[in-house]
Amino acid sequence: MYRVLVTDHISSRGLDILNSDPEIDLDYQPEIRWEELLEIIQDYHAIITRSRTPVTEELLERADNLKVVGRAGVGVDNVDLEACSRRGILVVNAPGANTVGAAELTIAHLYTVLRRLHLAHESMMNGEWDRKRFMGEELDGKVVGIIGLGNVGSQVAIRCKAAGATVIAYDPYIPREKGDRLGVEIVDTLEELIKRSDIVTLHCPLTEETRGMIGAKEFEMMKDGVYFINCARGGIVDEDAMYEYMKKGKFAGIGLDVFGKEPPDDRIRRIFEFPNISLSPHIGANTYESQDKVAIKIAQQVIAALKGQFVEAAVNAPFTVTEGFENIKAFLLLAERLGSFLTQYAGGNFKELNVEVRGSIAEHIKPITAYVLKGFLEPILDRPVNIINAPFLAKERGINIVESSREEGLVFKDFIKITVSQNGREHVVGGTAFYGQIPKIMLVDGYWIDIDPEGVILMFENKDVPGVIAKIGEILARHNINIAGFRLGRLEKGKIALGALQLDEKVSDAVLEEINEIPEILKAKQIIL
Ligand SMILES: NC(=O)C1=CN([C@@H]2O[C@H](COP(=O)(O)OP(=O)(O)OC[C@H]3O[C@@H](n4cnc5c(N)ncnc54)[C@H](O)[C@@H]3O)[C@@H](O)[C@H]2O)C=CC1
Ligand SMILES: O=C(O)C(=O)COP(=O)(O)O
Repeated sequence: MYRVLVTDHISSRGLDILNSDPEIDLDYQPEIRWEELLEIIQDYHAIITRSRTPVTEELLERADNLKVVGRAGVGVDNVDLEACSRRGILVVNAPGANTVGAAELTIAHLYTVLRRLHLAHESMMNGEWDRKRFMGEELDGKVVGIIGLGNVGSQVAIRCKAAGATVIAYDPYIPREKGDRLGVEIVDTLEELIKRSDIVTLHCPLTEETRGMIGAKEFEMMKDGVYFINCARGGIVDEDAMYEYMKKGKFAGIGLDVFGKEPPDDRIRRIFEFPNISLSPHIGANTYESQDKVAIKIAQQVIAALKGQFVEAAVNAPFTVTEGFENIKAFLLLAERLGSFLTQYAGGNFKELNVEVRGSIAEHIKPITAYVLKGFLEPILDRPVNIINAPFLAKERGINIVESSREEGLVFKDFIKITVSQNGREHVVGGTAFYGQIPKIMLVDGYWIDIDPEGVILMFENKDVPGVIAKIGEILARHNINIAGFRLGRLEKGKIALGALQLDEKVSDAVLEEINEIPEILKAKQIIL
């Protein structure tokens, strides 16, 4: 049974999904206080939040059983992603689900300030009828500058273009073709965007890079009489600088849904002195449609994550889940087992680990490496290791990961090879999955071999002379241990051979010692996969 705590208001459509799953025990506490949350978090396997609940180190320190953080929305700036990753906690969100809500609110703020609708409304409510006071501007013919052409930015672009505006965008992380598709000119610099725009609207996430990205320098470069809209995150803007430029008469209109501090404090509220400002309390995603979609998506993602199934919107996974991911499951299992095999066979104390992926699986090198690291670290660490924290734990242990991939196969069409080296000694393991389904270890150090990567494997190096297998067989038989499979590889007749026995049960240290005492045996080791 998985215990899931929901700490913000989400639509009943998502709650129904969680409630109807027999493996989920749901606790819906949308108004929970922070102190109370700190006290109870240790009982839960998953937490579902919105922007109200920060998922901080302080919370995570107490969250002993937490496996999944579900952000019922897009922005994860309120989640300490690194702290989650270090602890192996998967963070999932619901990209795309509230896009239309956020885009439409942006347009609503934009039209509001262009036509001063909020002021006109207020004057009517005060009993006035003053038509000449409310001259406005049209969106038609304006240059709209969008910062961040992702889901929301794109939808804002489409709507502005439909209204007759010219749309330009600054987004260093998207291909130019995206702009071509939308009929949006992608500009190379923030400066160019800011200088050319009549309207500047923010749609990028709050990250270390974007925090304070719009400050005094940027406001200075904006056209006098610019319209400035922020429905992304308050922290992207230096709100003190915005206040200064507001006083200098820079803006024709400002629309804000988000603030550096929510609810805004008095310092931020100074901006509200500006008459043509349209304000809302972070309600971009607050439409019935968006909230239904967000809640459904986050419920499905959290359930899948808890059950160990693949989730498409994993924010802190060390790789992006792409199409065809389901087809490489056997290779991921192989990768994990190769990593585990290597630690057990050669030891885990290496400073560099090379992962080479060949063939049609080359494009999946990131997840393959994550699984290799999980397998490699699990046998030597006494804390839980998973694909989320494995890269962090490897880094913590000072292991340098070198990845390489090529689409051409080698002996096998698809192949994963891991190499570690220390003090001049190199160890290699490699394998493939036959028909893409059956994982096999095919290479150990220099030897071609064929081992099922599961269960108990007795690996031994021996002098290539007659009778060695019989001697091992005799010892195992005497201790009533059944041999399930046997493979032998050698480089040259009469020199050294490498053997692998697949056993039905573990051998004790005493039995292993007996085997190691056979004169022709150079080294025997038990590996458990
Ligand atoms: N007011 C509200 O209720 C809502 C606010 N949001 C905010 O809007 C943001 C955008 O949402 P989506 O479009 O769904 O996310 P998205 O991930 O689809 O798009 C974000 C875009 O910003 C770009 N970007 C990243 N760093 C950048 C930088 N330094 N300069 C310029 N562009 C940069 C990315 O490349 C991406 O294309 C969210 O991160 C969230 O903070 C989103 C939904 C609702
Ligand atoms: O999805 C986002 O990033 C939002 O800003 C929406 O936030 P909310 O879920 O309404 O607290």
